[in-house]
Amino acid sequence: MGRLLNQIKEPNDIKRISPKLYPVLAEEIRDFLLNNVSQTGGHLASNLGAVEITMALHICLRFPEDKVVYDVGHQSYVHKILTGRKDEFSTLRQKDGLCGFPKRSESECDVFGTGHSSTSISAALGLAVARDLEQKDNTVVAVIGDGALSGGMAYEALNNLSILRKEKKNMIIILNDNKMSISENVGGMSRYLNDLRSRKSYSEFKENVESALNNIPGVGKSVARTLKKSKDSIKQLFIPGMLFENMGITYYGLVNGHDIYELIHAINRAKQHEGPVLIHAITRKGMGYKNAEKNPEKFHGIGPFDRQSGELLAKKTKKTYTDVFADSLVALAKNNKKIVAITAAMPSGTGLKSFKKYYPKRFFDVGIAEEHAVTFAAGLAAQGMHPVFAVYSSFLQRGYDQILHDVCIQKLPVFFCIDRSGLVGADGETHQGIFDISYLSHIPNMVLMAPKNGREMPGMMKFALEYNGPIAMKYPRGSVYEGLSEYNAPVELGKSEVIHEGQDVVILSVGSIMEECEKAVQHLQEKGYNPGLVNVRFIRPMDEDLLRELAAKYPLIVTVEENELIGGYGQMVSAFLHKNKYHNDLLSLGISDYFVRHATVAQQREQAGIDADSIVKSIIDRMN
Ligand SMILES: Cc1ncc(C[n+]2csc(CCOP(=O)(O)OP(=O)(O)O)c2C)c(N)n1
Ligand SMILES: CC(=O)[C@@H](O)[C@H](O)COP(=O)(O)O
Ligand SMILES: [Mg+2]
Repeated sequence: MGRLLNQIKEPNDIKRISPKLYPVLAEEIRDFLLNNVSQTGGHLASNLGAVEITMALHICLRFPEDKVVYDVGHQSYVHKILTGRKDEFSTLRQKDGLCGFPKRSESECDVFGTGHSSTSISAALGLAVARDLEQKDNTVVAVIGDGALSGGMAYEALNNLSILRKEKKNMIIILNDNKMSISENVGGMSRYLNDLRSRKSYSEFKENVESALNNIPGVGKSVARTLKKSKDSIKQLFIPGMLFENMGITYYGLVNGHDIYELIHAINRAKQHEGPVLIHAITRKGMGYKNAEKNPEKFHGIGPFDRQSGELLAKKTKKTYTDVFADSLVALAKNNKKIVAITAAMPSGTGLKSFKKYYPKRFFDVGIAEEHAVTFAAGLAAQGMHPVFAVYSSFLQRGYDQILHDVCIQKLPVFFCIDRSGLVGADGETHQGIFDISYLSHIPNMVLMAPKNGREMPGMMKFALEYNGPIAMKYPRGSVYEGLSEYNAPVELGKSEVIHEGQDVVILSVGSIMEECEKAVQHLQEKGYNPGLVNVRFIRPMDEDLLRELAAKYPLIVTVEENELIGGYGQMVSAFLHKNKYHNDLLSLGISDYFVRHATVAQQREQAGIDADSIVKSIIDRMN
């Protein structure tokens, strides 16, 4: 570890470093990040790009008294390093280790937990208003990226910031603009920022205009005076847009986001301002590590890699569920021109990059805007298109009302392809896809499917794209389960698939947790039991005919799902049995009313009791 970084053991220790050594410290921090993240994996490129911004905040502010909210929070590693957590970095994103996102329970310097995008300005405004109501005088800052600024909540918060302007109360937004979301940033705001970036800083520009006018003999001085006095001021005439200023937010730009001294100057100036200020800092994603600078998308979130070459240590050998989805969609779209694909800023993660390559006119990246994406899809569907919205399960939580109000009430044929459904591992609590059954299965008109393996997906997708109404397919992060590929009955609305007949107990397996259920069946057979196994396939509508048969045959029914038990499939089966006056014993396995912390998926399954061994144990306990 670097000599200077070694001196930073507690919050505010950075203030003891001599200013002339700040660039050296920045270098040491980058080296530390690279050493650690190359071993643990994590969100590297965004953190490398935010080193100077975070250092400047820690130099200008006091922690924990002052408050910084990091948007998404994937770029908060340097904040963690500077607030006494650097010695825990080898545990980053691992079970019981340091979280990859800010966390109130981890440090009093993490004032607000994040993970999902575009929340920082709202949260910071709340912190600022609370400060003012209590007549405190701490500084409040939101650090938001250009990608996160494409999300709807950010605009709602910018709109609401006018309350601070009225009261002449301070709040600072640092816009960390690197022209990148995970992929290249898109949309009108991104274009606006590009436009600002291509101009000189406002103050420099204003001074130039004023002095140029003053130098025009005769009329120049009076024009300059008139312009200065005019209500809308000189900037209205000469600076296009002025979006932030017109909303009552003072704009400080452009600031070189890798010049620590320039940043310190801007933050100290912003602290004195009466009202909200936005500092527009220009940064480079992956700064200081050539591999990441060249390919920021690859190094946005990366597994362990070789620092020298930038190559991943674990080579991908199997197809992922995402790959199968992407290939199938490309194939299905060839003969169906109505298919259009939508992503909310996740073209790589959802696999839609390949769709974009083949059908660029039918591909839409709407930015980090899940709510909009759903209603945009509804509009397309209302005009006869067949939109496919590929989205991570936890991010689709944002679009709940739009699914209900805009899609399902009107029974519009939107196909939701819900990736990262179930346990996701190292991203932890904010990113688990364990609520989708609960938030979709009670909405009238919604159809919800889950494939047991990769082989089943293309048939399900074909079915979905021929279905005339809202329909969703959920599938997990990671490699496909290749087992049971000989079972591939045609997909029929509301029909489950019986894998094995049995006698003592039947396991109803929802989606890819089949991998564990199939193993559990084998273990139970080895122990002399005779379990049945069913691939649920359709969570909604349920296969009620089959449920009646099962209830008549098996004394014990077991449901297994990678979903919160409350509102999950098990509860749906329970309600069915109760309503129809069946008295079978029912054992429902899933996540039991807690937020799942970062760990490996295998560890998370074990904790939830839905790995093969735990399933076997629970069943035997129950039968005894
Ligand atoms: C609601 C939501 N949708 C999508 C994401 C996935 N996501 C995480 S970071 C990111 C890009 C953020 O870009 P930016 O704010 O510019 O930060 P940078 O990584 O460039 O520093 C996206 C799309 C998310 N975290 N939350
Ligand atoms: C910070 C964030 O929200 C994303 O970067 C997310 O971590 C990506 O997850 P995957 O690695 O599953 O694509
Ligand atoms: Mg960015």
